[in-house]
Amino acid sequence: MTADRIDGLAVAAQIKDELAVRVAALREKGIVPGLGTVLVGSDPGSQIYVGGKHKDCAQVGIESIRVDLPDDTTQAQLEEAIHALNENPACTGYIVQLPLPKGLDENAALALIDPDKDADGLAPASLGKLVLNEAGPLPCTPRGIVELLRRHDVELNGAEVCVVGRGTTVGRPLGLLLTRKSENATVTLCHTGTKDLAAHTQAADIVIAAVGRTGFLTADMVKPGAVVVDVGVTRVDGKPAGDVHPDVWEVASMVTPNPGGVGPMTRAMLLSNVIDRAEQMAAGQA
Ligand SMILES: Nc1nc(=O)c2c([nH]1)NC[C@@H]1CN(c3ccc(C(=O)N[C@@H](CCC(=O)O)C(=O)O)cc3)C=[N+]21
Repeated sequence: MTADRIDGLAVAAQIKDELAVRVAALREKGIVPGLGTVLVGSDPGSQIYVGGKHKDCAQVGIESIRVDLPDDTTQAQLEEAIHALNENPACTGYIVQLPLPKGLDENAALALIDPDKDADGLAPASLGKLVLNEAGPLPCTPRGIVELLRRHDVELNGAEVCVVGRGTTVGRPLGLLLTRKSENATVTLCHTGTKDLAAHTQAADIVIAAVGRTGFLTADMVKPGAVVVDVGVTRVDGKPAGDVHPDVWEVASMVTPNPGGVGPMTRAMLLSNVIDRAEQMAAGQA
């Protein structure tokens, strides 16, 4: 038996259609959402992701402002670019593409983002709101995973979820999201210090692999019938590959492919965050 494929590309396309309607309504009120990106350096993966984000913007009617800085950018130059976007009225939300090249201080950069323009939900004020259960922009990958599972009627209430990976962009905020009352899952957050990883993944109804090691999650680590979400991306011979070993498809009930699963959802949620914020501005809550 082979698992059902959770089609992230199809869901993301559907979400983008919904968002395009909301952007048109905003434009009618004279509000034009604009997404800024700050990309430092020439990492090929990051170039692809940022390029994709601008294509998405064009599809739904969001203006985009692209700031590309060279590999040898200093912290002061990066901070200047961030201040410029904070001050730019055409930019209603923006991201600083991570990881930054060695030598640049990511947390210092994220702390300078105007919290009202944080499209990634990764600025300290936004992560603080998530911990405090206050409304705010949510980190795009965790939000995309929850949305993808919801739209496939995967029960989260009471589910045993094993998240592998404790990174700041995925694993750690995902644990916070899934344990809110509205999701109500029980989360086990595993990491490199976990003693018996397989014991945790085998006990889970939903396994979420956010590690970044090709084929890391093998079939023997998954309970028959479990739902498996493949987040980590590595490149093998230039092609994107995921954390989930292909044999897992013979054991699980549903799997998100990678590529074609969580990645497109991450991009769709970035657009959502920008539009959510623009609608709040339109409603006069800004
Ligand atoms: N500040 C910041 N925000 C991010 O959201 C962010 C980031 N930094 N740094 C890097 C990660 C990674 N990420 C991806 C987005 C889309 C795909 C995506 O669309 N992938 C396609 C395949 C595209 C390809 O060919 O690689 C897919 O999965 O189908 C993947 C990965 C966002 N990230």
